Amino acid sequence: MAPRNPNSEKILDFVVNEGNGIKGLVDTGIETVPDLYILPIEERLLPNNILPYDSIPVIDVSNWDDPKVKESICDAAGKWGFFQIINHGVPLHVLDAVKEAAYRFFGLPYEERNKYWAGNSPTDTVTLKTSFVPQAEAVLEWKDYLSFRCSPRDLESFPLWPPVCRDEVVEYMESAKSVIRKLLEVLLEGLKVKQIDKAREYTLMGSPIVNLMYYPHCPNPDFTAGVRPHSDISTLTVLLQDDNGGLYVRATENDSWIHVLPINGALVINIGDILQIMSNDRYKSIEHRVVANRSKDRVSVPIFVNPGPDAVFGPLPEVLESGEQPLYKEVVFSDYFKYFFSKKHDGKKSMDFARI
Ligand SMILES: COc1cc(/C=C/C(=O)SCCNC(=O)CCNC(=O)[C@H](O)C(C)(C)COP(=O)(O)OP(=O)(O)OC[C@H]2O[C@@H](n3cnc4c(N)ncnc43)[C@H](O)[C@@H]2OP(=O)(O)O)ccc1O
Ligand SMILES: O=C(O)CCC(=O)C(=O)O
Ligand SMILES: [Fe+2]
Repeated sequence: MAPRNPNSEKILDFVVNEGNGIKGLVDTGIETVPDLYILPIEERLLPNNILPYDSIPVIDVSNWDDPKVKESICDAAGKWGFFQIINHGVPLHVLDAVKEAAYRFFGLPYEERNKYWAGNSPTDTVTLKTSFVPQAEAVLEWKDYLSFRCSPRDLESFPLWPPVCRDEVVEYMESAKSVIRKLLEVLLEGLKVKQIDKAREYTLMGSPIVNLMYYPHCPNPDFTAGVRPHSDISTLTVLLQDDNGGLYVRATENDSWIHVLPINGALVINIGDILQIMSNDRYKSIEHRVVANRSKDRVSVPIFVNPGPDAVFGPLPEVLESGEQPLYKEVVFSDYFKYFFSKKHDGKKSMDFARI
């Protein structure tokens, strides 16, 4: 990484080492984007590269057992890697409450937020961070996030979680569980897997993570990345976004992007690398990116449905049974996770870790 200029070093210190986050920097009243956040032109999302009339599928899942619904889900997972679901059964008040909880947490004074900053938190199941991997990024991402590990064991440290948002995070996670299970059942049935037993359940959803993402308003969002292009390393991700928009999904045409239109009450579902690997490329983890808003603070709440840390995954035997060659080797999830977090967000490069 090239050396940063002295002003960037000062800002890095304020944002990362002193734990103010990008929220703290925006609160100082900055009117221009500091160099530390300015993307080189080739990394920016240019208006010409946005396809204005395309959208990802929206699937009504009020009847999960309808074969047409199942087919739409599997088709969308294979073609788009991204879709929105409506009538999924997670109550609107639960969705609204967790978004409000995110605003509440990030509205706390510095001293209160800082109790949970990476390195200060009373438990490693909850951490407040900024950007992605600041140690490895020449240009930082315009976001802070409070991350909750949410396996049943992690929930034992619930009393140490921030009181202003912990009930809402747990309620959202608990309500989303049946949607996650249904989605995985449908997607695995599409791969000829008849039943999800305990071992498979651990591999598919053993260590979920819920993030409260906060993208403060940005003086010039076109110069910056809220999140750089990346695919998720999850099996799948359930994402609640607010009504600001700003999430873009890579289209099949070269370097074009589709905006994910916010739909009140909908959940955005995306396939992660792990399910692409398990399906031997039948399902696709598609790159996506986030652009912050010029005038409003944006929040989103992804649930990264991840394998248990020691789960070993690779192409499923059911997928390979007709003699198809595996495209990926078997990998331990914690190794994949560490690899992902050892570098900046970089498209789909993490998948090289598992590719044969
Ligand atoms: C997008 O698709 C996803 C995402 C996810 C998961 C999302 C999450 O948010 S999970 C929670 C955050 N992630 C992690 O914690 C990843 C695990 N972390 C690591 O493995 C390591 O931190 C590391 C990234 C590999 C770096 O390790 P190392 O070089 O040893 O440095 P550390 O000791 O961790 O940190 C040094 C120092 O810096 C502080 N720090 C690190 N990162 C940040 C940050 N982003 N913001 C602020 N501060 C940071 C750290 O606390 C240390 O401070 P000290 O004061 O203790 O020295 C799931 C699935 C998906 O698909
Ligand atoms: O905030 C969003 O809409 C998406 C965030 C995201 O892609 C991620 O954290 O992996
Ligand atoms: Fe993502």
